[in-house]
Order: sequence, then C-alpha cells, then structure tokens
Amino acid sequence: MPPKRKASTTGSRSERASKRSTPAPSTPMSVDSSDEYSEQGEPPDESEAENIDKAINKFSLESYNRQQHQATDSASQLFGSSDFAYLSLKPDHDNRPLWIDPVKGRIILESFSPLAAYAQDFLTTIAEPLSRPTFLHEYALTPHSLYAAVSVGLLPSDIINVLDRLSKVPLPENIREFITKCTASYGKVKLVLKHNRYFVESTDPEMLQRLLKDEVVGKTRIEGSDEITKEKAPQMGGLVIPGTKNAAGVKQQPDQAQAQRTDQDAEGPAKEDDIFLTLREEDDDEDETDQVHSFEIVSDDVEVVQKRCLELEFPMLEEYDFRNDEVNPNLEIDLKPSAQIRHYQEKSLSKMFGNGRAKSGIIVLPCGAGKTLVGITAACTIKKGIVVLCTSSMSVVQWRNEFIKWSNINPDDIAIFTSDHKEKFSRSTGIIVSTYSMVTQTKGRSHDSQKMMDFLQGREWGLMILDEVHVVPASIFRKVTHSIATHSKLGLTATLLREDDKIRDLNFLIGPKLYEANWMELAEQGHIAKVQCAEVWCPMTTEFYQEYLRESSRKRSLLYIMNPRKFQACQFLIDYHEKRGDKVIVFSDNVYALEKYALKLHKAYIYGGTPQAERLRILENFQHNDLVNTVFLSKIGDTSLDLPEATCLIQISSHYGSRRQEAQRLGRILRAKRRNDEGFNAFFYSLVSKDTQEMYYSSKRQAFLVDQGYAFKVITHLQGIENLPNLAYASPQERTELLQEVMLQNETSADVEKIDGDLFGERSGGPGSKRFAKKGARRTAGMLSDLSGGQDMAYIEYNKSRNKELKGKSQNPFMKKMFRDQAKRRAQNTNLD
Ligand SMILES: Nc1ncnc2c1ncn2[C@@H]1O[C@H](COP(=O)(O)OP(=O)(O)OP(=O)(O)O)[C@@H](O)[C@H]1O
Repeated sequence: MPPKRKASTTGSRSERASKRSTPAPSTPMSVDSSDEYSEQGEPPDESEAENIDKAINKFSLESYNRQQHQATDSASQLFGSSDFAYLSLKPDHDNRPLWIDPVKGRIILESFSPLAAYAQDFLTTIAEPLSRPTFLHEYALTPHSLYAAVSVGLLPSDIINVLDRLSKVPLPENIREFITKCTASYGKVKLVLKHNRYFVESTDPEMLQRLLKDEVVGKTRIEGSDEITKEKAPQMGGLVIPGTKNAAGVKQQPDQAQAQRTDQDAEGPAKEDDIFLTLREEDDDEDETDQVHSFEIVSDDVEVVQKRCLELEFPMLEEYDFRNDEVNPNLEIDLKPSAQIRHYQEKSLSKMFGNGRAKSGIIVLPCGAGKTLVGITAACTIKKGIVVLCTSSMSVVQWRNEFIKWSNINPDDIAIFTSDHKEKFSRSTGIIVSTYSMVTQTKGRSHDSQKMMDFLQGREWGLMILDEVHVVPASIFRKVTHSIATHSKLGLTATLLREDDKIRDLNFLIGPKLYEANWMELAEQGHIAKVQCAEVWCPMTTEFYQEYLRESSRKRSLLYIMNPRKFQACQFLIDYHEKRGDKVIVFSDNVYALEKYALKLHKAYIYGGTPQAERLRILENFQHNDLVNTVFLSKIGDTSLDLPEATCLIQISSHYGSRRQEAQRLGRILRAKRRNDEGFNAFFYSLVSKDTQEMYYSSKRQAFLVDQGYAFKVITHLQGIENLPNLAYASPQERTELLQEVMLQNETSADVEKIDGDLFGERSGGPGSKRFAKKGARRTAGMLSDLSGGQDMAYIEYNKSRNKELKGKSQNPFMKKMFRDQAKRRAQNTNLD
C-alpha cells in the first residue's frame, strides 16, 4: 500500500520542480569582467546558496585564533602574529611532513617526506589544495573543505587525530576547536533513498527526535510509519568498483606512488613506519559496525526538509543506496575485462562510493586524465538508468562511443538526445546522453523534443553525470536537477575554477568536491604529458608602441597582438618546432589576428565562421598529413579538442586574465600521444608584448597553472631569430605598412571572438547539424563583417589579393583547396554584406 501523507503538498514533484525553476527576474550582478563565463543575467534565486554559505561560513578560523602569546625570543617581534615559536616541535618532527599555520589554517606539506603520498591523499580530502609545486604544497583548511571531508565519511576525531600525527608540532588548540565546531553540525543528518522511499537518517537518535519535534520537518514524516527505526549502518567497503581489485572505502591503501616511493626510500624505514603503521591500525579500527536510525518522509517534501535542515544548521548529505533499490530496474552494464582503471581514477571513485552508497559530488581531474572512464565506471557500479549531460553535441557522440568502447553495454540501451537525434532505449532502462541546452531550453521545443523531455522527466534515474561542470551556470544546474529526478549526481571537471567565484554554488547544486588529482604527479607517472611552459617577451617596435600609448584601450589590444616582433616570434617558433617534428596549435582569441597570422604564414585556420565540414577536414589533415603541421585556432578550440598528435602550443592572443582558459588550452597538449617517449616534453608558449597590458593579464592567467606546479620560464630573446630565412616584417617599410593596416581596422577588430559552444559545439554547428547547414553561410558572413572589420573595403580588397598570392605560393593540394574554399566564402560574404 502506498504510504499515506501526513502533510499534503500541492502538485507532483516535477510540477513543483517546474514552478521552482521559473526564473526570477534578473538583476544586474557585479561580476569580474575578465571571465568569459560570468553569469550575467542569471536569476538571483540564490537564497538557497546563501543559506548554505551562511551555515558553512558561520565558522571562521579568525574567531578561534589570535591567542595572545608572549614573544619567546628576541627575534619574535619581527614575525608579529606569525610568530609560532610557542608551538614546540615534536622530538621526531623530522619524520612528520606537515607544518600548520594556526592563524590562517594553512597547512604546508613537505612533498619529499616518505609519508607525503599518504599525507597528500588525506589533505586533499580535508582541505583545499592551494598550490602544489615541487617541494612544498600548501592547503587551506576551510569550512567548505571540512564539509566535503565529512561528506565522504570522515569523523571529526579522524581528522584531528591524523592531522596531529602528521604535524611537526602538537595540533594547535584553535585548529582542533575549529575542526570540531565546523563539523559538529555537518554530516549528522543524511537523506537516503531506499526502496524508492526517502528517509532522514542519522547515527544519533537524539538528533532525529529533535527534527521530529520541529514544526516543519515533523509534519513531513509519513503517518503510520515507525517513528524511528534502527538498523545496522552499511559496512564500509564490500562494494567492488569495476575495473579494480579493491573494495570501495574511504580508507584506501596508499597509492602506487606511495608504494614506489616507499620502496625507493628503503634506506630510511625507521623514519616512515611508526607513524604510518599506527595510522593504518587506526584505519582498521574504524571499520567497526555502527547503528543508524531513520524516519521516513514524504517524497514530495524532500526539498522542504532539506531547506529546513539547512536553516537548523544541519545541512543534509544525499546518498543513494543503489544496492537496495529494488524499484528501478537494473541496467546490464559492466566494464569490459580489458578496462583497468588507473589508481587515481579508482581513488576518486572510492570517495564517491566510500560506504557502499553513491554520494553526489564533483571529481576534479586534469584534462586528458580520463574523466570519461571515471563516469563510465560510476555508471557500471550503480547499474541503474543513467543520464549524461555534456556541453556540445560532439561530446555527446564521444560519450556514447566511449561507453561502447569501455563497457559491455548493448548499443540499443544507450540513446542520444540532441537536435538531430531523439532516440529512446527500447528496454526498461538504459542511458541517455544529451546536452545541457537540450534539457534546459524551454522555448520553441519541437514536438519530438518535448516527447523526449517527458520521457526524461517521467522516470527516476540512478545517476546523472554532469560533464565540464565549471562552465555551466548555476541556473542551468538548478533547472536540470529540479526537472530530472535522479538519485545521485557526479560532476566532472578539470578546473574547478571560475573568475566570478560562483563555484561555491556547485557545492550544493551537485555536491561537495570529492577528489582533486595532482597534475604534476600524473605527469610524472606518464598519465598526462610533461609540459615546458614559457612566456616569450616580445618588445614592441617603436612605431607600434607610439600608437599603443596614444590609442583607446580597445585598439591597444590589437596593437599588442599585431606587434611585428610577436609575429616574428610566432614564425620562428613554428619553424623551430615543425623542424623538430612537432605538431603545433596556435591559439588566438582575436579573429582578425588569427586570419592575418595564418594567411601570412600559409597555415590553415579555424574560427567560429569556418563551416563544420572544413573544420573536420583541416583537423584530419593536421592529424594525418605530414605537410600540415600547424593549425591556427580561435577560442572555439579551447575545449573538447582531442588531438593527441599536438605537441606544441603557441598562444598569441587570449581572453584577458582568464586562468581557466589558460588551463584548458594547456589541456590540449596534455594527452600528447608521444608523452611516454623517453625525455618527451610538450611545449606551451605564451607570446606577450613587452611593457603592455598583456604582461599583466599574462601573469594573472598563469596563476592556476603555477599553483599546479608548472614553472613558466621567461624568454626574452629567441636565439637565431634574426637569421630565420624569410623573417616577416624584417624591414621598417613592411612594419609601417602593417601598422597602417592595423590602424585602418575599426575597434571591433580588437575584440575577442564572441561565440557560443566550442569547436564542435552545436550552437556553432555540430557535425551534420541541420541548423548549421541552413544558416551557416549567413552566420559566417555576419561573424566576419562584425569581427574582422569586413565592412571595410580596404580589408576586403586586401584579402582578395592575399588569397591570390597564397594560391600561387602553396604547393600542398590540401592547402590549395582550403584557400580556394576560403576565397569562395569571402566572395559570398562580400555579396551578403
Ligand atoms: N584507465 C585507462 N586506461 C587506458 N586509457 C585510459 C584510461 N583512462 C583514460 N584513458 C584514455 O585517456 C584519454 C583521455 O581520456 P578522456 O577523454 O576521458 O579525458 P578527459 O579527462 O575527459 O579530458 P578533457 O578534460 O580534455 O575532456 C582517452 O584516450 C582515454 O581512452
């Protein structure tokens, strides 16, 4: 018999969800204009986020410290509040890897310690990694990070004990207090879906009594159900994640790196092991069985209860007991026997399935480290209906192919929902792969799309995989998670980073960060490429600099991008790397510069206006044609581009100070095929015009990668550049002509490309997209004239003659054809204009 409601609510879950998802009127929001994904115009329905933040941030380390300590020696006064001499070192401090700053809650890890791998694993669970260069890593203990720690099953006492053991000084009292108070209210109450019924669960019966007495929560309990039921807590482990030999559990064996390091450090066993062994002994103790208590609530009131618990300062954790879900049909899916997941993939999944249930949250792995396989393995573990949401229709196809490649899923059980494909699976359950825009767009939905949406909304899903979570606005997540009923959510990203600081929203819309990998460690182990990063300083020529000082800020950027010395540096580096056998990608956000550079250097280029068929042809040639070793890309190539052949990146213009774009671009070469060749390095150059604003933006952009341990070398002179045959703009006359041409451009030519989607984005025309076929030409014309000063006759004339010139020069049939096509398009544009 279906459970009777005690408190009646109006409307079904999906109706209520659709009401909630109605966007509130937008108000202007102040965001950092330096980020392309700022959420201008997003509904300010952030009260939920603010509540969570309030609940979480009511604790601040500041309020626990500032204990006054007497200066302990004559030098103490020099250090002011940062004098920690009062914390006496433990006698065996050499063996312990952590320094703790009690004022700021910062933890410094000595990454050369034999215990470093273990400590790092622990720290990424309880603290935010701030910076991880070679020898010293810095972490911050924050209310958010402690919330995440509790949500993966750590107890406050675990955190305190392990920190104390690893610390060189006794754990400062205020840090203990901070951890205890911060975690006192987290993780106490869980929302658990069992047999398709929702339960409020806790290990503390008093907590549940308190909730039952609450006027809001009390009313949501199902009448007639036992007030509080008691059962055994789920055992840690027991669940084996496919592709691994280990049972899932928060307490993992030290990873391979640790094992290797420990072997190598054989000369110092005495150093490592007493602490290490004690830690492991403690871990074993924690597998003891516990009791949990719960009461059942009306499923329609889940959000009411969540909100109320938040107000009461007991944020609820969401967990899915999929092994006991007998209502939703099982999906026949398993990893193929050949698929072996890597240790860091396993570790990230162990945080998700730590206690045998699925916890919602976000996994952060560098580009090319295999986030797709992590998602697929999570799907193979849960084995229920799965929804995958991606940013472009190309990614949708890739996800489907990867599912088929890595798992034994019946291809009929995995369907695609994009503008061109609206498939359903025929059996009782399956996988649907779609894009964020397909499931959130509300206006002008076709009949077929609406039917697909009804299909998605009319059933329960076991897992929703959210790809590239950092680029999607919170309002979209809200719509997605409210309109599609899913038991657990897994967000995947390479850079949990936004310039507008809205990343915090993801903590409650998806779940806390479950795992963040160390880029350098993965590079050392050969999972991603090792990259040499360099910033090349290009002096401005006198005439360009004079104009730069005189011009408005928009035109200034065009001058520093088109600086002839930068052009020469680009030409030199392409020549140098092509001769070494590298495949080179040159990135330019500015389309005018992109075209100018590419045409002058006789290279292929792709930007928002390039038709899809031509994009694919160029990329194919770049991959397989030995004569096409360099390709110029606008910002549409920042994401989703999988070209393992590329081994060198040159950046000539970028999006102001966006740290994320820098990381995403670097990601294009992290999957280099040759990464395991002995001594192989990929190269990442940022060309910067000296003494211009670009220098400032450049250092801002690098901050994230520097924190990941990348060292940017500054190159002030490229040796041998003067001797490069056919060096462009070598004479003053050529440089003056270039300057005149640049000055003739209108200000819009200085803008970065404005485009939605990516290289394969559906909005910029997914493969075979009908929308693209119909509107591509028209849109191309608009982009060109808007963005590259196409309305200017001088420009059109110039390009015509340049095309002729190039046609004569290029011997490569592919290049010849490309220039012919581009010339045709330009002629078309001129007519349209
Ligand atoms: N465990 C594994 N064993 C073998 N190959 C793997 C494994 N994990 C990932 N790969 C391979 O690594 C490559 C990169 O994987 P994937 O495309 O999932 O990376 P990603 O993290 O999603 O990158 P991006 O952020 O750039 O999209 C793929 O070719 C994939 O097949």
